[in-house]
Amino acid sequence: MIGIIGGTGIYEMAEYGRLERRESLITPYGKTPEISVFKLHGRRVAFIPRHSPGHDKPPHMVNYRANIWALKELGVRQIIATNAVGSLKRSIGPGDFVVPHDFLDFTRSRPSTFYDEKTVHVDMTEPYCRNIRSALSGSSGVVDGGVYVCTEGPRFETPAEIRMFQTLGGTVVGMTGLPEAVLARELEMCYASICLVSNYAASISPSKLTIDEVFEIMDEKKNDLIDIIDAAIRDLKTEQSCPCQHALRGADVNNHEEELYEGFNDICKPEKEEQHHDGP
Ligand SMILES: CSC[C@H]1O[C@H](OP(=O)(O)O)[C@H](O)[C@@H]1O
Ligand code: HPA
Repeated sequence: MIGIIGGTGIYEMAEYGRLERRESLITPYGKTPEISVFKLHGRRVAFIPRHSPGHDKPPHMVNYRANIWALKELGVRQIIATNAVGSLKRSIGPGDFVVPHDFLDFTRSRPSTFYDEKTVHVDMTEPYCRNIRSALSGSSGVVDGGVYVCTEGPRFETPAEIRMFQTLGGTVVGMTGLPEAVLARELEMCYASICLVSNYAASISPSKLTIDEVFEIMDEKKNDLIDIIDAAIRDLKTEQSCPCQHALRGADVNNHEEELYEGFNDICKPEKEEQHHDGP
């Protein structure tokens, strides 16, 4: 199954494809927003609106652990996330799409791991799944690669922060990409993000930032964004050829012998629901 975590402005994806069911899941971390499960290109897809319907949850209050846990429980192995972002580069402007290959994490107060009771250090040498990134980058006009900077929010950034992020090599800035990407890796799920630039970052933009301009661009470009996701789902192979699917190998301090390794994907087998595309 493929998961879509929908960010700002693309709540309507809940109505996409051939709807099978809608449900909120109760996880060890709390209840999720309603998740829509539908069929698309022979794949089963679970869509979850990150901020809940009506954008009720601000970025620092999103229950990232519940959302990711629920997708895992539904049998999701590959996640496509969407993010509205500010651009840190003049060459990438509002309306442009970026698929990041790396991130800088400036979040401060969010539960950021599933492993509080045991010591697990997942590798982040390749933070986003190469297979999903390549499926998302296949559409024309998508910038392949970039560094996603995640702030705590909910406020926008200061000019000095933007200068710092530029100096550090950031490409785009948002408030929700982390810990989402890490939590997915911790449950051995593939994860990548398609970012839609909604504005130039504060101080690069000639005027003060407003959410109106963000929603305006999201509205204008959301159909293109959905087309990119649709094409990626059509093209995405299900064979598990990437390291994300074995992220716990060599990561658990108390269980580090190769022969003792038993990751999430060895324990919970995927649903037998996918057709021609999907493997076992
Ligand atoms: C409404 S503007 C700021 C808001 O947009 C981004 O959300 P998402 O990544 O879920 O699309 C950003 O991170 C902020 O949460
Ligand atoms: O400029 C921004 N900064 C942080 N998050 C954002 N989400 C959309 N635009 C921005």
